[in-house]
Amino acid sequence: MEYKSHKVPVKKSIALVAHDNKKDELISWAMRHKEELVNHELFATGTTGALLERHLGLPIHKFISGPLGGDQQIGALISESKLDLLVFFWDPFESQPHDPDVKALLRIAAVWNIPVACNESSADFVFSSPMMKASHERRIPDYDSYLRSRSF
Ligand SMILES: O=C(CO)COP(=O)(O)O
Repeated sequence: MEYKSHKVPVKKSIALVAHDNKKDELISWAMRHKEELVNHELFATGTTGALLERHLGLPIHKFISGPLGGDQQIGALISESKLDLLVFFWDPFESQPHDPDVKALLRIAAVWNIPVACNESSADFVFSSPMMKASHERRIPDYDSYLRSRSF
């Protein structure tokens, strides 16, 4: 696989997702980081987004609810390089009816090399990075060269 560089702007597109047992944690984390979140464009799966919008009073692009396809919608945006960061508080104690979608989302985030914060402390780490307030270059798979290499 060859790679190329993708410019991540100062104003980032951030996806916020939490499983039901983790929604309260995500809401209180987001309230603590509201001053930073306000600088970015926010996306979320349906229920998480509605709750965050209510508690934060910030506009959020809401996708379909996770079990109905929202994880896959977020994954699709990641593969189009339209999301820069994923904050996903997934539940380590309960399997989900849409576990294949959860796995697919985490996989596609790894493929496209976007930062993923899976819990409160990793999200704190990411948000305290100077990269949050700066543009930077991210290495991503070069799809054109991948396609060329597969032209049989
Ligand atoms: O299930 C989810 C992520 O896998 C989250 O979906 P909701 O935000 O709609 O609850």
